[in-house]
Amino acid sequence: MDAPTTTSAGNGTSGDSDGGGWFTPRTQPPSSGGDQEPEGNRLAAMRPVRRSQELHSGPEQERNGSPRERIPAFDAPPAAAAPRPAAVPPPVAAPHPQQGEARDPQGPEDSVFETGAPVQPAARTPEASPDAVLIRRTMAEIGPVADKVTSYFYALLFVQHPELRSLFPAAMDTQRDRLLKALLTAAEHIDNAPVLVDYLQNLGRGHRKYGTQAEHYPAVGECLIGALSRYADGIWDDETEAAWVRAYTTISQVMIDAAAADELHSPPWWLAEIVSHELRTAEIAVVTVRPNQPYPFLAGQYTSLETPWWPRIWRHYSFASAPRSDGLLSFHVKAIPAGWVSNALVHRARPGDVIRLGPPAGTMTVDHSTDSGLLCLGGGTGIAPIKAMIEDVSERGVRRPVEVFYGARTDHDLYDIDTLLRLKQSNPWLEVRPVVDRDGLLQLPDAIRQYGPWHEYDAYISGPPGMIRSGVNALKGVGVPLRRIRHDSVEELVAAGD
Ligand SMILES: NC(=O)C1=CN([C@@H]2O[C@H](COP(=O)(O)OP(=O)(O)OC[C@H]3O[C@@H](n4cnc5c(N)ncnc54)[C@H](O)[C@@H]3O)[C@@H](O)[C@H]2O)C=CC1
Repeated sequence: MDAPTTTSAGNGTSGDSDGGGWFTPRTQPPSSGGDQEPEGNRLAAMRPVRRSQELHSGPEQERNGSPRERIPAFDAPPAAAAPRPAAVPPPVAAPHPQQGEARDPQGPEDSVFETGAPVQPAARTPEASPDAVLIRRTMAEIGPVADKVTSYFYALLFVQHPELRSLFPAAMDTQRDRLLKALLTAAEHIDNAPVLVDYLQNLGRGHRKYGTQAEHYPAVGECLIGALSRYADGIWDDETEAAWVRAYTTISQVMIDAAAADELHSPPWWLAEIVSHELRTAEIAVVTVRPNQPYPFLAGQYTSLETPWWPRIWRHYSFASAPRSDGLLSFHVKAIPAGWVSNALVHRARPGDVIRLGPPAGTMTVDHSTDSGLLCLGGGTGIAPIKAMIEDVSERGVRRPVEVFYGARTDHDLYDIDTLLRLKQSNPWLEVRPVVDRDGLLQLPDAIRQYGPWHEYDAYISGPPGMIRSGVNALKGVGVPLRRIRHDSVEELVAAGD
């Protein structure tokens, strides 16, 4: 994200922060009737409500893979909210984990902003709702100037609401904040309720660690509309604005509800002391930490992590072990050029240093409701969550075939092969096949074609974005259905880049 260099908001769209500003329609709205609600209501629609648990009809939201409660944001919008567009279906419990399921990375569903918002073509409604049509039209309009929209959005936010500046990293660029991208992508896929709700709940929970409060959402919404209306001015009208207000209201309400539900049983972050730091190669360290309070997670998930040296810069790392009885967590970190957090963790961190952890996330977890085989592709440090999943299967004591292809560019880069071979010795159902590039002649996904058949396996891919993309293609090519392929969001991995 570009640094917010624009400091002037005086473009004719600005206004008083207490009301008639960002939502003042450009043209006079119809005086009554139709779908247009009075401006006061539209403003009210942007005001999220901090809902308490009594509004939730189901059981407490469960993080660790149990069925999730339906957050009623789509069913029961706040009293003052604008009418829900008829075409937005109520949320249904997602049949499969969504975030990690495969989707065609080249598919037409990717946003112009490319975030980790999980979108599945199959789950899309065949006909877009009127609001979705208007929102996508806006996105198409701003696509070519996405960077300017981003800069302007943050400039507006920080000028109009300086009190929010401290929630963001000191240095802002495309790597540092993805809030706007996430919001825009969510809005663009507003019709895809089941997937969207899951994604937004995660986003809402994850934002607790930044100190985000329900009261902050209207400010963000105002600036969102301010930036969009400025750069999509060729198509912007009352209807478009109303569609965005409705979408944003829904989005922010789901996030606020999820954060409020999470608040009841989880801290916004965990402090964790580094208890061991082991350099495996010149660039790769295995870092083990002890959280200051219990940290529930599942093998295959990841967390966000902040070091004391780069405040408010959070990076994702997968857990490299299944949950342990001593509560310790470990991560495999590779220092990459210009990677602030990764370099700090590999070259600077020492036992005794204290880092912060966000909540666990991700759905690339073992499905224990079946005894299907597991086909695992781990590339480089992408082997970390695969190792965690092997331990998870081992601890269950169920014999199911687990076939691991561990890819690296050189023998030397197979930094965790000894651990995997030890696991293989004690678990006869486990097969480990190292795959070394040989100057690009044999890439990891190619190797799986030499074995199989795989169509009855659940497949897990973890590694560099390019490997995940070609892995999905290779798996599809050998007959593994998409619904059986899981991986973390490629866009998140690209965006993390550290
Ligand atoms: N949950 C996940 O998906 C996790 C992903 N990662 C990601 O894994 C990456 C690890 O980086 P390194 O260790 O430097 O890996 P690397 O660049 O050394 O590559 C590891 C393996 O992937 C293969 N590969 C790389 N690009 C490929 C492509 N375009 N097509 C086919 N195969 C390809 C390489 O041939 C090699 O076998 C990072 O990007 C990190 O963010 C790390 C941990 C967990």
